[in-house]
Amino acid sequence: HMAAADAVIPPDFELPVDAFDIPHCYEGDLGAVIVPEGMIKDRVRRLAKDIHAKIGDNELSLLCVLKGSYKFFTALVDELAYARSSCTQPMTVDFIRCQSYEDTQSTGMIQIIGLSNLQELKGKNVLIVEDIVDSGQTLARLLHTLEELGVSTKTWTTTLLSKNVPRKVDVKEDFVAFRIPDKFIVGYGLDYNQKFRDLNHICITSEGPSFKQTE
Ligand SMILES: Oc1ncnc2c1N=NC2
Ligand SMILES: [Mg+2]
Ligand SMILES: [Mg+2]
Repeated sequence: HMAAADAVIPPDFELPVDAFDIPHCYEGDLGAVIVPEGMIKDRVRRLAKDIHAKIGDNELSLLCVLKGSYKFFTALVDELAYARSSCTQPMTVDFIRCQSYEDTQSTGMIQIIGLSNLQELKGKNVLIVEDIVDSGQTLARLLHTLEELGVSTKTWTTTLLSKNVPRKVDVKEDFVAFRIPDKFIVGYGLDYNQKFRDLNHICITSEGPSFKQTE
């Protein structure tokens, strides 16, 4: 098993939108494609092997952090199933949403919506599947909350995208699919005001008047 390498998308790597199949409703909103769907699939296949090599055959519970990571999550579970095909322990999936409390800023605790009870995670290895690490706050708060709630099992994190920006809080990103520049991206699950999640390629938005950058 060769040593795993990072996939870093350089700041000047921008492919023309019109070189790909883009939903007509998004014409004009997108400035360039920076990670085409095929490249995502290829990278996720290797990432699954790296994850299995590290976590091994223990019973594994995967947490999909909705909504943004749904596409990455599905692709990763498909590839992990193959990587673990000789495995005797099952892999389970859960879908959660993270909602802030009004005092989240001070406590660092978030509401985890969707886990019927945390007992289901006890004693298992947990892999948190995120769409993007930007400030690091969401993931750090989720890890902190799980810890506070006594999910003391071995927990790993994987993210489709890790943005090259200073973190507000340091957080462990065990498995990163792509390291991207500090640009606002949409697609492959990631949204701008709930739009573009269905876009199959990761794109940067156009500078056009219809956009004010939210991040
Ligand atoms: O670039 C981004 N695009 C969509 N959503 C988010 C981003 N960064 N943090 C959240
Ligand atoms: Mg997220
Ligand atoms: Mg969003």
